[in-house]
Amino acid sequence: MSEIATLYGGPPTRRVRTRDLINAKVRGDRWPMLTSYDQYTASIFDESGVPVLLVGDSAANNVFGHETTLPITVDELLPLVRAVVRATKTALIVGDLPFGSYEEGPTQALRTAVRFMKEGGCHAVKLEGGRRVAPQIEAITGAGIPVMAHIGFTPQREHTIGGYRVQGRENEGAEVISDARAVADAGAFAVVLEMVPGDVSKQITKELQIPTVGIGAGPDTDAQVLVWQDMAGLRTGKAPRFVKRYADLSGALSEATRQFAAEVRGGEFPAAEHTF
Ligand SMILES: Nc1nc(=O)c2c([nH]1)NC[C@@H]1CN(c3ccc(C(=O)N[C@@H](CCC(=O)O)C(=O)O)cc3)CN21
Ligand SMILES: CC(C)C(=O)C(=O)O
Ligand SMILES: [Mg+2]
Repeated sequence: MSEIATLYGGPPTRRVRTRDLINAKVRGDRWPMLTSYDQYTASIFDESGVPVLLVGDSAANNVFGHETTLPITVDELLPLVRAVVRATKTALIVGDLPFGSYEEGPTQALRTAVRFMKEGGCHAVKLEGGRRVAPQIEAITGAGIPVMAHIGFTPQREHTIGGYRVQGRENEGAEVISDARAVADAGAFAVVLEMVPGDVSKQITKELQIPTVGIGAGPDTDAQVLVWQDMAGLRTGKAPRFVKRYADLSGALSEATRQFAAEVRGGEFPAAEHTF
C-alpha cells in the first residue's frame, strides 16, 4: 500500500487533489513533498508515494547553476513544469512563480498563474509572501487556481532580508503568524513555512485549517519539503542545517563516471555484448 493510497483512502488511480491534503490534516496524517525538475526524478517520486511535487524556482540554483533564485524566468521554468506533469500519474504538481512574475499586482499574478496552468499543465501554483501578496492570492484562487503560499524566509527577498536567516524570532513570531492568517484568509490551500522557529510553526499549524509544509520549521508541521538534490545527496558542499541526506547520489555518480572514463581509456568498454 503506497502512501498515496492512504492519503485519499484508495489505490493510486487519480491525481491527489487539494481537498485530499485538507482531509489528511483533519485525520492528523503527515505527508512528504519534494522538488522535481525533470521526468526521471518526477516518476520515481510519484511511484514512491510522494503526493505533492514542487517544480521550484530553486531550479535557478539546482538546474541552471545560479547563486540565487532571482534570475529564473517563467519561460525557463515552464518546460520543466511540463516535463514533471508528463512523467507523473498521481502527484499534485505545484509550479513555483518566479521572482518578478507576480509582484506588480493581482492582474500580473493571475496572468502568470494562468500561463502555468495552460502551458505548464500543473495543478496549483506557489508564490512567496504573506500579507503583502494577499490580493494576488485572492485573484488567483478567484479564478479557480489553487495557491500554495510561502512565508517565513522567502529566498526571492534575500537581498532585503539580508541572507539566509530564521524568521519570526522576535515578538513570538507575530509577523509570521499574521502572514499565515492572511494567506489562509486569502484562500491558499496550504502554506510553506521556511526557517521558522519550531514553536511558531507549531502554533500556526494548530491554528490554521490548511496544511503547513515545513522546511527548517521543526517537526510539528503537517508536511515536510526538501529540495531533492539535498535529500538525495546529489548536491555537495555545505547544506542548510535543516537538510537530511538520505542517499549519496554524488558519490555513486562520481564512482560510475570514473569507472566509465577508466574503461574507455583502458579499452574495456565497449565489450563484445555492446557491439553490433
Ligand atoms: N539546494 C537548495 N536547497 C534549498 O533548501 C533551497 C535552494 N536550493 N534554493 C532556494 C532556497 C534557498 N534556501 C536556503 C539556502 C541556504 C540556507 C542556509 O545556508 N542556511 C544556513 C544558515 C541559517 C542561519 O544562519 O540562520 C543553515 O545552516 O541552515 C537556507 C535556505 C532554501 N532553498
Ligand atoms: C524550498 C521550496 C519550498 C521552494 O520554494 C523551492 O524549492 O523553490
Ligand atoms: Mg521556491
